[in-house]
Amino acid sequence: MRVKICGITSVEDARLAVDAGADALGLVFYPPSPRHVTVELATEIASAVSPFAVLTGLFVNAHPQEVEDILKLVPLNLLQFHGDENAPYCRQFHRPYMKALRMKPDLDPVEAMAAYPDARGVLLDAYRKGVPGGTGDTFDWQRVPQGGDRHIILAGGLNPENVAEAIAAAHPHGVDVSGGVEAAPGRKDPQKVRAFIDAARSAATSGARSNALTQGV
Ligand SMILES: O=C(O)c1ccccc1NCC(=O)[C@H](O)[C@H](O)COP(=O)(O)O
Repeated sequence: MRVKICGITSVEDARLAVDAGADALGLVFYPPSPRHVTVELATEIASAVSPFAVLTGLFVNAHPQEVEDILKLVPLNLLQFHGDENAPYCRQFHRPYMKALRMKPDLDPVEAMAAYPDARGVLLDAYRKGVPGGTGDTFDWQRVPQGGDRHIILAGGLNPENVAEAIAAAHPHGVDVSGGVEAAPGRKDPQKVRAFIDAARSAATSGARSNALTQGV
């Protein structure tokens, strides 16, 4: 089970998340967010963390030049587009990308994911009108498509208490969390970060074990 801790705003929180076992960190380049980071801070965070941590830059309907400018200065491994960006927009940067899809009640996730065939992953997040992300809301995990070959990352209102249930219901490739591991907006709580990662990994291991028992392995 892969874990991404999103909304990192300090070197301290970045190190905490990686030391606790996070695979990826999210840096929010969206000024209205309380978790927004400047290029200077993002560069500092990038220099401080393990080269094996996937540094993800998150954008919401940004002007392409803004993304290009940030890419020149911050060594991002992955781009995450969290607005209404279409596939030609997402691929123009020639970098691996994830597309966030907000699970509006009438959205067909299979159809929506098909519009981004070259996305490395698709992040399914809760929908709240007018708020592009970091809502702290959950959605119905039964809506997560099963059995396909896409890397689905589950997000939206996850926390140390509900992540095991979410994984058991949705069987995602990975989970993403922001508000559920914070002490205050933009500041991570060390205990919650560790508890979240431990709970996600245990849930995945016990899910795999019970599958093996069911199949008589
Ligand atoms: O975190 C933000 O402030 C944010 C603002 C605008 C767009 C996206 C944002 N976060 C994106 C994430 O990847 C979050 O982890 C995801 O939306 C889940 O957030 P939460 O429900 O708080 O765990």
